[in-house]
Amino acid sequence: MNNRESIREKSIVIIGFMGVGKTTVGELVAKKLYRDFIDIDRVIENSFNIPIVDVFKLIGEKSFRQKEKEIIKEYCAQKLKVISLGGGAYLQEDIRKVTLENCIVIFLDITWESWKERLNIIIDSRPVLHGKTMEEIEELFYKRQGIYKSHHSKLETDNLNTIDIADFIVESLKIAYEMYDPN
Ligand SMILES: Nc1ncnc2c1ncn2[C@@H]1O[C@H](COP(=O)(O)OP(=O)(O)OP(=O)(O)O)[C@@H](O)[C@H]1O
Ligand SMILES: O=C(O)C1=C[C@@H](O)[C@@H](O)[C@H](O)C1
Ligand SMILES: [Mg+2]
Repeated sequence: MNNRESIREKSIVIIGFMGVGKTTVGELVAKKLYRDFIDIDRVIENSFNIPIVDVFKLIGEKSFRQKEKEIIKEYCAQKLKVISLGGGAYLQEDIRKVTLENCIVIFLDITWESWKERLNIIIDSRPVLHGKTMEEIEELFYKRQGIYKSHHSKLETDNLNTIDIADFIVESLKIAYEMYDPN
């Protein structure tokens, strides 16, 4: 397969800090593009039949990260998917490498000021946030910003609803496809 053929078929990977909207937006983008939607956290939850919080309790974060890596590698080898990663997946170099080499990686960005307004709706289901002070969460937020710098495209999501974000992604992809594969 040559490059012209492959760009339209590349799977789309959505990255960003936990709670930024990767799952919600990814599902909408997949529907609009008539593609399968894969949420890596959901794949892991379904494999254990328990929520991520309990997966962390059962196998610990280290084994969770290993499983996360294996599943991402498996799906990134496939074409025409929309794949939402978990917020910590990009900590692993292997994951950054496999996604950037095989897929179109879109970074959903958000400012700390907007993100902290969302904390109360996500905290119960995000084990990484448990037991941390607001200052520690802020530190984690800024520390993680560095790892998301490896991407193909970035979208600032402050003040945008999930439908608008999904529309923007789909329109941007259409422009990219026309640019790199006009026929
Ligand atoms: N742009 C947005 N505006 C308002 N609320 C949003 C927006 N994006 C997501 N949300 C809400 O924030 C919460 C977290 O969204 P979601 O689960 O999609 O995040 P995520 O990036 O997949 O998180 P994780 O990294 O933990 O998987 C949901 O309740 C969702 O409805
Ligand atoms: O940011 C993180 O480290 C995580 C985010 C979630 O998507 C889950 O993958 C899990 O709660 C860990
Ligand atoms: Mg998610």
